[in-house]
Amino acid sequence: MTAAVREGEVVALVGPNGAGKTTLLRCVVGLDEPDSGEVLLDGRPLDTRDAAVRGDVLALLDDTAWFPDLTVLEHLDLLARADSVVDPTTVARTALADLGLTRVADQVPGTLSSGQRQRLSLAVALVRPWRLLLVDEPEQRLDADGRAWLGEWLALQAREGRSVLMACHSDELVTASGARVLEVGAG
Ligand SMILES: Nc1ncnc2c1ncn2[C@@H]1O[C@H](COP(=O)(O)OP(=O)(O)OP(=O)(O)O)[C@@H](O)[C@H]1O
Repeated sequence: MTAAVREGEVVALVGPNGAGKTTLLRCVVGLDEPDSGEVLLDGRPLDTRDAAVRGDVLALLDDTAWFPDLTVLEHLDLLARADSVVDPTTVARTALADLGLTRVADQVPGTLSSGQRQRLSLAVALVRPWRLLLVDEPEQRLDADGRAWLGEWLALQAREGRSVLMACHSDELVTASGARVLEVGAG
């Protein structure tokens, strides 16, 4: 099987539990080793040891690990600074506002609800530059407002020419984001 994610599209990996969606995403960024095949970015093997590749590809796959004593705002500010984003604090505050997290900006992640922690994970994609986003079931633990925001935001990323590859169990999100569906079989 050959699959491509083109510029300006959201691709949804869809299939039953255990079909291999997460494994496929992990193989793309080298967290797992495929038995066969290769992953190319712009025609070259994707290797996250290359700083340019790390600047292009953002993977939100595992539950993000947070520093226990840095606040929500400090985390996003730190990540923006690490990527030399101009005016990192404003970018971080804007991301928090977009994700409805302003109220908890000065809390540490351990005190957030699980849905708020999921929103914080997604906020990382608003403060770091990327061309290809890999994300595993981004809809999980989000409430209806969060899911609506996510669909619109993903569609906007595609319109702006960025690419997203996500595992997804939500037909609603597939439709809202305008994702192209790639079926991953259970066999
Ligand atoms: N480290 C591992 N060792 C052995 N088996 C594994 C390992 N990681 C994944 N698997 C198996 O590979 C299969 C694919 O798992 P994967 O998590 O990729 O599925 P998925 O499509 O993302 O499922 P879900 O919809 O439940 O998230 C499963 O049967 C899983 O148990």
